[in-house]
Amino acid sequence: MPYRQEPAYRHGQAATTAVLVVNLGTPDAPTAPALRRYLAEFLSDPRVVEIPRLAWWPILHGIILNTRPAKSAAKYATVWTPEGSPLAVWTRRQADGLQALLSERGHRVLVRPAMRYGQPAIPDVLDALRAEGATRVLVLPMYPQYAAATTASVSDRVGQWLAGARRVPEMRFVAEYADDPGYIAALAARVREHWAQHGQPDRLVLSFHGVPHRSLLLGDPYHCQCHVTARLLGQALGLDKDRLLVTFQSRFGKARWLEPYTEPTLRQLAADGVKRVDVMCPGFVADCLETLEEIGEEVRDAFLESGGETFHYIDCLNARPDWLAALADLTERHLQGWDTRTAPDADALAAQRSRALAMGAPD
Ligand SMILES: C=CC1=C(C)c2cc3[nH]c(cc4nc(cc5[nH]c(cc1n2)c(C)c5CCC(=O)O)C(CCC(=O)O)=C4C)c(C)c3C=C
Ligand SMILES: [Fe+2]
Ligand SMILES: [Fe+2]
Repeated sequence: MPYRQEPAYRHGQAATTAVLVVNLGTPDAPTAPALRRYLAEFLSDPRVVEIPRLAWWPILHGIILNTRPAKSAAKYATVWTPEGSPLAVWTRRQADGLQALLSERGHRVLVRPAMRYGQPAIPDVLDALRAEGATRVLVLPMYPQYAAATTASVSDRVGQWLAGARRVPEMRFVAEYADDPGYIAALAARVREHWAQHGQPDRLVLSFHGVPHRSLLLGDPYHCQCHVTARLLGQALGLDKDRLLVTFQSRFGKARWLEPYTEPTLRQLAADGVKRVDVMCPGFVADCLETLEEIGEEVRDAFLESGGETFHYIDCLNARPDWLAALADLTERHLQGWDTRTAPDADALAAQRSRALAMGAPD
């Protein structure tokens, strides 16, 4: 098997550290062909749909990829911005913001956004980082709660790239940060700001993306980590347990997913006479189709249709300064032991190089 060409090796080259900020990915355009390409890549990932390929292939290629792209494209069209898909826009801003903060704090690191599906693809970004001299990579998935469908899938893609590398960088991977104090504090500040402006609701609903229920039985910590985040956020807000609900959204297919499901829960709350709900999605750190359209439009309509009076969607953390600071703190903790502060000293490098040459090392 051919391994990739590496940049020319230079003696005395200082280690260069990169941080890869990875999110799920999103289509290139809100059109059926773009959705078809995106969904084909996404839903072919065995981490996302864990059923035997022989059974899944006819369903995916015979049904889903013929029906879903047009419907999903119409939904994406309702949230698309002049700069592109919200998920892509926020992920770029988060990476740029993290780069700026780490530089301010004196770190020489290259921070780059990447997507698990679509563009900028993980292998392309890693290739570009190698070309810029990166020899150490910290992978930072934008998923505070670990799920095999998301976090492990990022690890798989990075692993495939590593398997083709001639010079493998030193690697670190952030697997989870559901209870990170900075993350919880930023979520709590987000809610408090909303309440300072709009008053408090009867219920605060924390809606997380669902996964098949089976994954909980198979030892995936996702369900528990969503509840950890919710409990810590509830404590930070000083909220009574009966005013805080955890639900799971975006069910895909007919199998049982994590419960309670968001939309039926909101319909039930309205039927029970709850007048105002605020919904927040702490598992998504960037607004995207699933928050803006599914919660902000579909679930809102369901609550109001069922007799609810007031529905507020509370935005994701996106590029809030306190969230970027929390990300910078988290990154700094994971970079410990990698010297990112010392600028490579040109004289020291030259001296090291001539010593190596004098000892007979090849140039
Ligand atoms: C936050 C974590 C996420 C988990 C866990 C997750 C699991 C998961 N998702 C699907 C199927 C779809 N998800 C879709 C969109 C989507 N999912 C996440 C995040 C998680 N998914 C995000 C951030 C987004 C939005 C992307 C965007 O472009 O804005 C979609 C595509 C949209 C659509 O056609 O409805 C699908 C499909 C499965 C099957 C799954 C777990 C097994
Ligand atoms: Fe999803
Ligand atoms: Fe959805």
